[in-house]
Amino acid sequence: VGGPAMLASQKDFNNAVSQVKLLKEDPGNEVKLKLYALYKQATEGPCNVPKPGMLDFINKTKWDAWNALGSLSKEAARQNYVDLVSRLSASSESPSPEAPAADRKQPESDSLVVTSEDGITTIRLNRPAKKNALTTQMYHDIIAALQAASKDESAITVLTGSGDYYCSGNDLTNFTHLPAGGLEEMARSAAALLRDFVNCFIDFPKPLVAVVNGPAVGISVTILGLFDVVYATDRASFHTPFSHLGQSPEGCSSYTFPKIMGSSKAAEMLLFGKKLTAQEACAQGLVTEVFPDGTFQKEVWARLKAYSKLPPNAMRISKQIIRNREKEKLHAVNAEESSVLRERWQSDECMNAIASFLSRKAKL
Ligand SMILES: CCCCCC/C=C/C(=O)SCCNC(=O)CCNC(=O)[C@H](O)C(C)(C)COP(=O)(O)OP(=O)(O)OC[C@H]1O[C@@H](n2cnc3c(N)ncnc32)[C@H](O)[C@@H]1OP(=O)(O)O
Repeated sequence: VGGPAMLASQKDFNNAVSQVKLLKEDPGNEVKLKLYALYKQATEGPCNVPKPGMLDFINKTKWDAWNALGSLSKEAARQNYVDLVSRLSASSESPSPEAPAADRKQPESDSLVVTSEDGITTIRLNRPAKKNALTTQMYHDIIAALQAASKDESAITVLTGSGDYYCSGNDLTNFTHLPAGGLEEMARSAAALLRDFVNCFIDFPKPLVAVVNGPAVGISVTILGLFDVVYATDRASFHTPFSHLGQSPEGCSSYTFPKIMGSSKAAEMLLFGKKLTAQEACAQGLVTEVFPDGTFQKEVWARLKAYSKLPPNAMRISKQIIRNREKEKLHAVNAEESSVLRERWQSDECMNAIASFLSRKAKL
């Protein structure tokens, strides 16, 4: 429908170049590399310089990124650059419909940003350089944020991420800080924290919405079964690589996933670590709706703003009716999953997988 799409003008491009310098959050090396490559392609066209030597790591990485754009036209590169900068600005700016202004006490660490505006409390994972991996402090801060949100004035609560990832799951370095009691004590306290964390999602009384702004891994995927609505960009993917990590499912996914998508689809994800695209996750019922990445933030926040004007008590009561009869079961599942993981974390399979990631041999 309609004529050819309008590509970004030179002026839009120049504005985007200036805007990059004003970003409040470091978008991380991967995104910076992408910006570099698109900039070169937009200004000089396809890569036309000799490949740097093997030992010139930085220039070789930059060259590879530029060269990977192949014969992409200057105009298309300019458009992609403008789109990328606009996404980065949308997730780092405030106030805007995408990022409600802060008017409440912030958590201890700036890895989590909690804001409340227009009837929506937004809990934003904010470690883009580490793909929003969850540190122990962040689990505590999310618990506190959910407890506060359950009592605040807002009608809806949202969990989302900063930068190009939604969340890369548990920060694997959490397992390297061994307490005085050693591995056993570490596993005991991690299992207790996991249980408290997941309980907060099971008990959360208001509509809880995940705005999945990019790929999601591990526990950030499993707890989606405890959300009321999940909106995802078409750039998102959903990955639960527990067997690869010598671990087992959490977030009540051993119960919610088979219920949502059927036992064999759930097994493919939870046993074999099959990664789903956003469209596949939507077809399986894990995701409510998928949006094109270019309009994701605008569309989703406009919709949530409209929903937040609905009578809050009616929404709470409807959620209670939908969820209450499941709560006891979910608490039991959470307790069992946490206790199984306590053992798993002390296994050689798990230790070896984490050591491999930390020594850079393994990536998902
Ligand atoms: C209280 C405890 C409760 C525990 C509950 C149980 C939870 C289980 C899970 O969540 S299991 C899932 C764990 N997550 C992972 O295994 C993901 C590991 N990460 C990766 O495989 C990759 O980083 C990636 C695929 C997510 C992204 O790859 P890529 O795009 O190539 O980026 P980088 O790898 O360069 O990542 C950038 C930067 O971030 C660091 N990082 C990413 N994810 C994690 C992570 N989960 N833990 C720790 N660090 C992570 C990565 O090391 C890079 O850091 P650097 O720039 O090198 O310092």
